[in-house]
Amino acid sequence: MSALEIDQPLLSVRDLGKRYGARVGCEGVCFEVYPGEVVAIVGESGSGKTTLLNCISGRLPRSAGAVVYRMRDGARRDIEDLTEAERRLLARTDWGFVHQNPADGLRMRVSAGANVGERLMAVGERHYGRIRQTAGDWLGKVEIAGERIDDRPLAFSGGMRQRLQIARNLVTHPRLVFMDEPTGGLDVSVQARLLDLLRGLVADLGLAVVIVTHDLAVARLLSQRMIVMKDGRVVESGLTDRVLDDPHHAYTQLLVASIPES
Ligand SMILES: Nc1ncnc2c1ncn2[C@@H]1O[C@H](COP(=O)(O)OP(=O)(O)OP(=O)(O)O)[C@@H](O)[C@H]1O
Repeated sequence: MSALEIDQPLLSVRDLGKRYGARVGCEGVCFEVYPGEVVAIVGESGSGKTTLLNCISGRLPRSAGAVVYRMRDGARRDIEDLTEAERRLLARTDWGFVHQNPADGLRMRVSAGANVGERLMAVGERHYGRIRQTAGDWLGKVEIAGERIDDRPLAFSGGMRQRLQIARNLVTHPRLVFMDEPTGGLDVSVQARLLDLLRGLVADLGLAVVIVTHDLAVARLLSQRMIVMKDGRVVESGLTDRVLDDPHHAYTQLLVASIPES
């Protein structure tokens, strides 16, 4: 990556708003995501995290504002100005989306290897042997034994399914990955291992990530920057360590104070 590329935001979110009828989902949200950085969106239930994530990833039409993505060729495009075909291609190649529930991001009735291989085919790989080899390598990276390559995710545990979903998303080396509570719904020991794995992969691949979580410990471990939301608005943002160690806003102070002592 050239110095110029690192200096330029990958995603710019300006005055983003989403209304559901009269109800505010989110309002006036502004932030940028730079190449290779992890930004966590935190806040309690109903604060607008998922609405924001879905709007910036083009999964939900917004009501106001702009979301501009810097394409590989350097062009800046508002994601709502992309054609359907361009958006689909972006979602399969440049972007990843890791859902809280792995079943939403996997094809449960095809093999683990095919779940990963399918993404490679979407970017033009046609050589069966290479696809299988790369899929096998990726299963290894996410700590799924190679002998499970022909098993369907239906036969996997929750933690294995989530690791498979991560492999499926990362195999094409996306530049930007959206994650919605990727460790939610897993038990604590499984969560800790998955977080370690995610942290390693994100650093190795130099990925930019926007991660939604209500768990400040997850934000602390994975992110460099943090955005705190309340009632659909950003109340505080900054470097994760600063926000967590010296929260300025009363709501952030409350959130930080509510982390159980370990
Ligand atoms: N499909 C919808 N129709 C109407 N209102 C919605 C819809 N989805 C979300 N909302 C409202 O928008 C606001 C923000 O919800 P959102 O799901 O984005 O919050 P969240 O922080 O992700 O919560 P959680 O952590 O519980 O998922 C809430 O008031 C919610 O009731």
